[in-house]
Amino acid sequence: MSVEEISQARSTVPFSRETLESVLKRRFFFAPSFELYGGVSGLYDYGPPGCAFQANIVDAWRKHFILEEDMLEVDCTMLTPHEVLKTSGHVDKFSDWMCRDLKTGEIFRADHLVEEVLESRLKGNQEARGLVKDANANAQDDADKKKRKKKVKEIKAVKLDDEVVKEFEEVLAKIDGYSGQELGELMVKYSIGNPVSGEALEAPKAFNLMFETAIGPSGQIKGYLRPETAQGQFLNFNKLLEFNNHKAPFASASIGKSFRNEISPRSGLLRVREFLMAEIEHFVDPLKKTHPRFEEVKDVKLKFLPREVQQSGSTIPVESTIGDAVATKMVDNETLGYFIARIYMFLTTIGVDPTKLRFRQHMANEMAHYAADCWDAELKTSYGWIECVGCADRSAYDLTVHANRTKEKLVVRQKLEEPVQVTKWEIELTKKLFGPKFRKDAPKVESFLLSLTQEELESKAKDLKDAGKIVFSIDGIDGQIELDSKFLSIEQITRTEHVREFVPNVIEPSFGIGRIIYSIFEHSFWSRPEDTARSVLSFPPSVAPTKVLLVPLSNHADLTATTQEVSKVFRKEKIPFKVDDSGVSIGKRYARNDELGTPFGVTIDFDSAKDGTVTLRERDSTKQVRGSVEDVVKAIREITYNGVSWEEGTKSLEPFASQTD
Ligand SMILES: Nc1ncnc2c1ncn2[C@@H]1O[C@H](COP(=O)(O)OP(=O)(O)OP(=O)(O)O)[C@@H](O)[C@H]1O
Repeated sequence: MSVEEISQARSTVPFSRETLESVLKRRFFFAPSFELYGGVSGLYDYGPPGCAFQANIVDAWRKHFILEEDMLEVDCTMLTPHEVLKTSGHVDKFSDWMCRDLKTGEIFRADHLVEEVLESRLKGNQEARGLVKDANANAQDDADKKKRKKKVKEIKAVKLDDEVVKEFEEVLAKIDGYSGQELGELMVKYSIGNPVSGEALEAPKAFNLMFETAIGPSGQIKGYLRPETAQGQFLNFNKLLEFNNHKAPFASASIGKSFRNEISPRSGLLRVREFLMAEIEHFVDPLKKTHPRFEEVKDVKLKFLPREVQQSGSTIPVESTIGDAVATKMVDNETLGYFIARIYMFLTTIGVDPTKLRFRQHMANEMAHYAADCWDAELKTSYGWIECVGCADRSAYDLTVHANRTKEKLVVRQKLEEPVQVTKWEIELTKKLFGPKFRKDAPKVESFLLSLTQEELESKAKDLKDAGKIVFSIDGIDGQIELDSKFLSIEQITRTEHVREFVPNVIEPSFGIGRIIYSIFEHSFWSRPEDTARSVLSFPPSVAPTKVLLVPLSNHADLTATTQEVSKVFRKEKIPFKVDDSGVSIGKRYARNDELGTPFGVTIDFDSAKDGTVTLRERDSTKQVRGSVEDVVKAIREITYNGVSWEEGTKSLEPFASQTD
């Protein structure tokens, strides 16, 4: 079913999150983990259709990115030692701002609280001005309202000055970029406290989102559950480069679980504490961020929310082709633009509604200091616009910090066509003096000095000149080390080089699979206008959990035998199918499977037993056609795996009028 058709059906039967949630729960797409014990927020288990759907999305991701771009996949451990995440900056900076109600002990995530309260005041203002009828009714469906009553005050219809409205809109547009102190100031300025009691809250404090653990029985190795898959890819850079015959650019990719101890997760699958991520690290020459396949995507039209638009408080996107967006420098470079377009193509083929997809640029203060540019693919859901994929140009930050920490070079070497003159700081050691002075530590000291960066060498050369010595310390060697010019010299030397050495920049598309899955649930869910109790999940056949429902008309022995034969064909063809031989009416059986998003129904009746023909039903239109089992299987295969339309795929089959729907 097309996006237009779903939205037309929704104009008769409006989308209800409560109905969707009840279908997802009843059909066991997913459920809270440890429910028998009362559950733990932010943890969910996937049931059979959820697992199959997730596996199909991951498979589509692998084909669309890893296979298509010849990426190098790695599967790294989730347990990560402290030192790695200290170096990457996660130990010091991977935190959100939380504030506590000292009376009740309740904890809120500061930016989300400010956002929720200001949004609800803006809705109240709209109601007071008669722009909406009942902001509470309009904003949320029943389930949400019930939850909201417990968590947040009802929206009050209060008029706001135009100036205040403008201010609120500007704050909301920049909400992801405020520091803890700024959030605290906003809470004071706008009297934002506990949304239910109105009590003032403690000032926002940084809360690190990583789950800490100890590795090994002695507990000596401090570690964390990884908050992203990226670090494993950076740490394997040299091995991957070698695997790629030392050629760059190249990309690595990884699919696996990540963990974040979210402060207050309460948006279902959208904010969880353990989630599946699929990440790409594309290593590119910092001086040449063009992409050889950019031409193929340059005409893809997208909706952008660039920094300047957000700065003005507006949320109206700019429509542009990715080609123009890169040409005008709205998007920093071709490689970043290439991935933005490929992300769009991926999301829309797996069931995301393109009208509910936009790319939002990070504000300067929201972006890490080292990042050159960053865009989030945001999907519109009943929870608002949600970041589902981040796409950042992380410059050379990650490889540089790990190289500096480990003193291991993480660089690409390229033979130059023309030799060049390069002036560099070089260090020379009088090695015969190192053994007697440092004994067993001599190799350690030597390798430390030989791996100093250009900046470090420059500064040490200055120390040697000004103070006559250099002073430093090395992990694992007690005390400070002092060396004078008897031990070493540091000088600037000009040489002719035939090889260029550079730290590649990293373009990182980072996908949260759970957020994408939930958004597709919302985008593909609708109820039949002729019978609103019948809901459908219109997943594209390629990712639908099960492709076919086999339905014998009755439990008569003749039909059972035919059903088994037809099952054998589907099994042989490796098309995922289920048999429903329960006694309920065919219409009911189809309705149950529409809720599971099964795109095709195959009915086996008494004629099937005689002449080997079956009926094929399409989930969204409920259209039916009839033909031999072989022809029906062929049509299913073409539509599901080769992207052929229903009309095209079934044109050799006979139309079939039926009473079943
Ligand atoms: N708690 C979470 N639950 C589910 N998915 C998540 C969660 N945190 C991040 N993700 C997913 O991982 C992707 C990359 O993570 P990233 O670090 O960019 O997210 P983030 O900016 O921290 O997200 P947010 O600001 O929403 O917390 C996100 O685009 C999202 O799809």
